[in-house]
Amino acid sequence: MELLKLFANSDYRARNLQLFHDISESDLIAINKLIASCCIMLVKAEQAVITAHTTDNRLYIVLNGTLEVQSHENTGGSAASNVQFLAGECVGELSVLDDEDQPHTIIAVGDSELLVIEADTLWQLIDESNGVARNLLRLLSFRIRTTNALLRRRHKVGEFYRQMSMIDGLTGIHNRAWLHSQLPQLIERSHASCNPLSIIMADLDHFKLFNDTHGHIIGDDAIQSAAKILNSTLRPTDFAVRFGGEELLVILPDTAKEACFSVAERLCSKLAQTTVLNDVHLPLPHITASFGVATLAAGQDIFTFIAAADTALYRAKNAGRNQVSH
Ligand SMILES: Nc1nc2c(ncn2[C@@H]2O[C@H](COP(=O)(O)OP(=O)(O)OP(=O)(O)O)[C@@H](O)[C@H]2O)c(=O)[nH]1
Repeated sequence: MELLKLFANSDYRARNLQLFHDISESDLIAINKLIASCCIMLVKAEQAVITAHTTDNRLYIVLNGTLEVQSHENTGGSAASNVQFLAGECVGELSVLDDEDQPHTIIAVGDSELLVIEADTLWQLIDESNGVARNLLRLLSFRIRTTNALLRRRHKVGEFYRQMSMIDGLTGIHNRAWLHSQLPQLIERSHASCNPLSIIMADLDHFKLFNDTHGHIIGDDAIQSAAKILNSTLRPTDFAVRFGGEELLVILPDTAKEACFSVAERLCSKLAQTTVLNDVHLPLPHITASFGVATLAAGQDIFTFIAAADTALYRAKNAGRNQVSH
């Protein structure tokens, strides 16, 4: 930064600066005296005014030009959300007030002129004028509100990506990551409450042959159809999950073995009746699936519980497919 002149020797007026807005004439006289010997510095475009995590107990008031929080520290992501400081606004007040490190790096967007107020002088200004103290408090509440809005936005974006990471891209139902985040809790709750918990593992039959005959794209359509049937047949309290390639899993809270078995039978016959269309909208041979059901037993965890459903599924496969087994 290059020293240009002292404030007293410039054409800038204190009353045009945010910190000295709405201040009585008598206070302004005292303020002008205190800031007369403050330096006006020139900062070149892209140059840092404040460096994050350093102690720099000075307040900078933008007289001319624009400052900006360095972009990789911005929280909104888009250029439009960059936090900027325009002529009349100030930066660095937090570190003067609490003596802590600067939270952000602040750079000049273009060549800018800054009034530099040392910490001692700022405290004298506060002592001298209630108006300066009031303006600083207003500025701090503005900063808090802005930060809160950025945090809320960041939280929303984070939550959106978290939800997206739990959804299977092909079918739109829950994926395995979701299963591993939720099923252990459902198991724990079931053990604690003694309410039953059941699962159904479904695997499309002869799906390699289906893919080989009709192609992978139609194969994907078939998986989507199967997921749609599951989703539309279940109660709102049940969950459909894509467990793996052509394997789907259904979670039925508060459901005992017999009820789970009849849900699986309903899914099995509904799937067998569903028509998948090819790329020229002609119906393809119906797809079927085999189903294995399991109800949580004492002492079971997620792995032994899923293994029980898997074992039942292989029983259904071995018994001829397109059927339910436990
Ligand atoms: N189109 C498509 N195919 C998939 C997907 N995921 C897995 N598959 C296919 O599903 C087939 C599963 O084949 P296998 O595990 O041999 O079992 P299967 O032919 O269904 O035979 P059974 O399960 O014994 O009835 C494989 O050919 C995989 O490539 C997918 O996302 N899309």
